[in-house]
Amino acid sequence: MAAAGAFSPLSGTLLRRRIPLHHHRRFLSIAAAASEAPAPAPTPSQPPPPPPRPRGKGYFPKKNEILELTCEGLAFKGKGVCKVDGSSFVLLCDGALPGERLVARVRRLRRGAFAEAAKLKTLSPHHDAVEAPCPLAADCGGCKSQSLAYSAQIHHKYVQVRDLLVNFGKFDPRKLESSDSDAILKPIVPCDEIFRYRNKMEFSFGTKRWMKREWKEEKEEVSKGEELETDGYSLGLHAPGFFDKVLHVETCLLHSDPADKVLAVVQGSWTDPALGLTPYDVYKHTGFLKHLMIRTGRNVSTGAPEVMVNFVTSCYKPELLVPLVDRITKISEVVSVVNNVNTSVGNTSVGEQEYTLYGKPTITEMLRGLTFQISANSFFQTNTKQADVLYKLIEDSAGLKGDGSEIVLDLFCGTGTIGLTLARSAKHVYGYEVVPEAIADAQKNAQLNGISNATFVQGDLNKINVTFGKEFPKPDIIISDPNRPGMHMKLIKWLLEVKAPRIVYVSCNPATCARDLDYLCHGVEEKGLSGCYELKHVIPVDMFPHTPHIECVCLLELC
Ligand SMILES: C[S@@+](CC[C@H](N)C(=O)[O-])C[C@H]1O[C@@H](n2cnc3c(N)ncnc32)[C@H](O)[C@@H]1O
Repeated sequence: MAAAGAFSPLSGTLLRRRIPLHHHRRFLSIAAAASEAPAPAPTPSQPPPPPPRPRGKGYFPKKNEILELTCEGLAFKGKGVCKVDGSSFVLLCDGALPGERLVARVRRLRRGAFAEAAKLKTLSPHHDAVEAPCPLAADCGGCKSQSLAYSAQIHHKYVQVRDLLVNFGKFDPRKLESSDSDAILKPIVPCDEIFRYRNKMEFSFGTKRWMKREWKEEKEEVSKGEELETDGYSLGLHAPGFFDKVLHVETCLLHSDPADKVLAVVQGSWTDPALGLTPYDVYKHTGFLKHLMIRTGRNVSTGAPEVMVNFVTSCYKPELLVPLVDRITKISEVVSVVNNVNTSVGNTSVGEQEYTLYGKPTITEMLRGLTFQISANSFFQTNTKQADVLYKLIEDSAGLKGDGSEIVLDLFCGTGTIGLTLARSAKHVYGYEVVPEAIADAQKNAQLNGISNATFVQGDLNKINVTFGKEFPKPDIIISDPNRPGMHMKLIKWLLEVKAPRIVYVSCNPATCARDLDYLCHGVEEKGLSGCYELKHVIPVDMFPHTPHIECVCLLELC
């Protein structure tokens, strides 16, 4: 049926795989809603538009067709939602920004429901377009919207959340956006620092340098959108969608200044033939250097930045790393150099063995007044400063009485950061998480901060059974912070049965967030489940400027 291939421009393809077929009907309505959005008015500087080719309602593009498009919005993964004049057919285009007129080639047709297109050139930019400070912004995949003014970036993120809550979550738009202070959807919380906000970057070593044909030829004409590899080793970021193509990166505006110094020193040294260092070849499985991970934390006594450098290599030959270690440890902020040895053919940076080559094996960071120890492979929120803002919003939403009488359940607790910040005002916190190493870190973090009223349990929340909930008292407040696929139906069912007075749902995917809020508030007809929560507020938070990611803090109260 057509709905199976229906496209939600706002959610992208992730949900299509994860959501049962009956949900796709709802996506159709989102696509329809997006297609009704008026085309932005042309700016005075735009050239006169070419005469429109007649494209009726039933218009479908052909593969490889070159089209002129207008971008009307952003889909969840930052792809531009584009249309041909006179048609409501959606073409998703990487790198297209709202309001932009562009030329694109149709790359793939998705069951006639939508198409994917490759941007070839801009005809006229959006009036919110700015010059991207990073010359690689359009190509490295990390900062898809760097060339959109920050105010416009957060506006489009807000619009995405609103549209998903209305069209997919079935919430009344008047209640969401009422002018009163009780409007459910609150203004998006922007990031104060839109560059240098990441505390962790992972670069890869490559046997060749990847570049776009258009860079090589330096032609004005429309490029074919093809990529080229040129001779010369590379150290940088993977070209979007490619495990084997590395875009050489000399400097990155997202990580800290000291981290950038480390990158520069490594870039300036590692290809020196005298060092005998080779990048790992992902096809031949030869070579030594796989990844360079740089993490920045803070000395909890002085507040000064401290940097950990992690070399991921295919075997243990520490003598080969000595010259690099000598050079990077001249940077005063570097307090830890470790070596993860990963002998597998896969692309992961987690080693089977980890060795400390210099300084200490962990660095520290502070969040909401607590200290956290971070090792090379432990999870920690990537934007520390904005995580502090996010956690404050979670604490405020949880609204603990502060008299130490309440039970908090922290679902998808990771290394326990949210639960530990709440433990100070709770009777007891119970955290659940699937990754055993994260549970071990959560326990360590509790100890480090002298918190004894927190219990962390390893378990898969997609596989809960009737025994779940028997090992802890009925929670007064549930925090649920799942990763992008959102909550499993088993967990939704359990939440609707246990009926905790308050749920704070923290989401990194507004599409699955809208779906799960709909289930909790309006029920799941197909499963015979009735909703029993009222949505009190949704606060979108921008944690990652220039990227498509959006975080939301949602408060639900039992009806
Ligand atoms: C978005 S992170 C939240 C981490 C933590 N709340 C924090 O703020 O740092 C989601 C967490 O859910 C965990 N997770 C993913 N699937 C899970 C599952 N099926 N059962 C339990 N935990 C899961 C992940 O390992 C990850 O730590």
